[in-house]
Amino acid sequence: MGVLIKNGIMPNGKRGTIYIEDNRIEDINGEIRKDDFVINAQDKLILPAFYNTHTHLPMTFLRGIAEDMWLKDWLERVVWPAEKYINREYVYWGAMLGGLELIRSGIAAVADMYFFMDSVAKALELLGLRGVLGTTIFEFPSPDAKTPEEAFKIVERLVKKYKNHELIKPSIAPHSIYSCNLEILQQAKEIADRYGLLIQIHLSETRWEVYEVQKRYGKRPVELLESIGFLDKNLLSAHAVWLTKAEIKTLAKYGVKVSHNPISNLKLASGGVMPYPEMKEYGVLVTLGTDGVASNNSFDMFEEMKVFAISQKNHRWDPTIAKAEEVFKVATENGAKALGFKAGRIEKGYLADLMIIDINRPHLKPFYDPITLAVYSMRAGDVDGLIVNGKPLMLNKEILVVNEEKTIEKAEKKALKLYEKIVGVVK
Ligand SMILES: CSC[C@H]1O[C@@H](n2cnc3c(O)ncnc32)[C@H](O)[C@@H]1O
Ligand SMILES: [Zn+2]
Repeated sequence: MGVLIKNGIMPNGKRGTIYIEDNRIEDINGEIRKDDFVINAQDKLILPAFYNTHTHLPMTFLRGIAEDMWLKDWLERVVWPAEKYINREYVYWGAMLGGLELIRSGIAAVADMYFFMDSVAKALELLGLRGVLGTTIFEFPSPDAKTPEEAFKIVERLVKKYKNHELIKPSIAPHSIYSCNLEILQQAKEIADRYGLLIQIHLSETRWEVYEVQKRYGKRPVELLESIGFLDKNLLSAHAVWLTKAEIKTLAKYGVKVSHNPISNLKLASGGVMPYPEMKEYGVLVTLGTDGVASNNSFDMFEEMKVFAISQKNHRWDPTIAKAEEVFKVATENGAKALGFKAGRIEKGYLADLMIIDINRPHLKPFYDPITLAVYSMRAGDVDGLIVNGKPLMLNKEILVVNEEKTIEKAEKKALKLYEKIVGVVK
């Protein structure tokens, strides 16, 4: 049995029907089949769902506890001391809470980096969401691995467990150049090559990071990664703010993908604004991410799109930079491409990852152009439904996959328990 979405408004502003068979879009505006699961999208807009390419889902637990700080202090004085207390159970409930927020925000997939990624996988599988899940590698002990070798073993276990899984793709996530020595980065790359994994890393997020890398190695971050053979098309670098033109050309040469996280960068005052025009000019695939909610503080990709567009325009004194249509593509199709999924467009043969928007709201009228409205006027709260891999996860604002109220209650209890433990530890 397929799923039929009828009477909906399509991204081009015209009404249409979408027929989903299994997990793909089988037909658009074709004949109406009988006995299908029918979604009446009268007066609703259907858009491709978002691909959020940089998150730390379980960090919902730390939302609001480390505010108004420099990234270095944020990590060293609050986040890392707090993370010493997390375990598999906290991560599971943090990811469940984060996952519910993803559904309500129209997000079908995340590229996530954290610890105890088996718990994140369990939560996403239950909720029906996609995840490219990167186990974090540090040169120092992490919450789930005393050594990098232990973390590599965790990655290998996840690779075996989730081989050919429809929703979950294991990945490896050396945290950054400043927290992983070169030998560890090379070992991570070897494992990624062996299993065909995406590598996720924080790269050139702050000026401090660039100075630190230059001090240690006499090279800028991208130059250093090139010199150790780390760059290729399976690398997804988060942030990538502090880059020279030569470094951007190098990223383009190796097909490295970038996850742009404007809200996190602005809030942590990482300084600068990601050099989007140059990335576009040299051909780097740019995608969009929120980062974790301890530095954002939400998974709202509508907000992220708007801030991306307006920060670029303002920074270059040019309102023609980052036009709405292009920004929407960055948040959907580009993200899907970077994560290796054929999604992000409403077209026959594409994965059925779709969101349904309630347009009968004052801030969405008059309804002239769906995409400019999506980028400049919509909010996560306008999402009425989400379909991922052909399966409805939310319809008419009702979550269909778990009991939302009970899940929130349980997750909040866990978060408060963790807070009791860490409140005396963080500075
Ligand atoms: C490998 S990710 C897990 C690790 O990274 C920390 N983290 C979260 N957000 C950021 C960021 O923007 N820059 C650097 N590190 C970040 C997170 O707390 C985990 O310790
Ligand atoms: Zn991050």
